[in-house]
Amino acid sequence: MKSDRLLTLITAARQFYQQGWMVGTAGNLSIRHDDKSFWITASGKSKGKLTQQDFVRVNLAGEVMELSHPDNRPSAETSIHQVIYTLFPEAQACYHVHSVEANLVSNLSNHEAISLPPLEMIKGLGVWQEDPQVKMSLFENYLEVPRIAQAIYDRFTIALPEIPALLIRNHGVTVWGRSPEETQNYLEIVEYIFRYILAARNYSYQ
Ligand SMILES: CSCCC(=O)C(=O)COP(=O)(O)O
Ligand SMILES: [Zn+2]
Repeated sequence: MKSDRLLTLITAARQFYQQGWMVGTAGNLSIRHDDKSFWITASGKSKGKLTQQDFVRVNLAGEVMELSHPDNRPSAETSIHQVIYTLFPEAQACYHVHSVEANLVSNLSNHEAISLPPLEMIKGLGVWQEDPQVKMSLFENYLEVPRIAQAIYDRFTIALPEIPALLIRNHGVTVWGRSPEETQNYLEIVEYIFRYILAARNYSYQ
């Protein structure tokens, strides 16, 4: 049901706001409506106090299908969500947030990926390996968001990502999952890993 879906996003956004991951208007959340459309946060809304009026339903081409308020515009980053739902038909939700830690970690690599530490938590991202050697895809940030979306599409069309998450340099992380609950778990795990990476740099093993 529409209101259940929107309530899921409102509740998640409030939690992420309280974590400091969606400060002010930062970030955007979406949930699939049907195979051909999804609800996404309207652009420029304060993510700590979203209401059911603060959403737009768009199709996979980014065309507006439904507005929960006539003044709404889709998130400026809708094109990234379009790419995720197009490439991953199993995805039911896609969450993008801006944490301080994600931005610091995004500067630890000059390459197109960040190597993740071989933590037990990696299993929570669906990788069941001993001593996992996993990389998170890293993309450059561009003023024109469709350019970021195109880079994601081009790279993931050639090789699928190892985990359902990607990082945009100096911007934030985007995760997706087969349900809103799974997507939220993935987000909490990647943010934990970012905090671990930063903490480990200041910790000397004796
Ligand atoms: C202060 S946030 C700058 C834009 C951005 O990166 C973001 O995630 C929020 O944009 P939206 O249009 O979805 O509000
Ligand atoms: Zn953003």
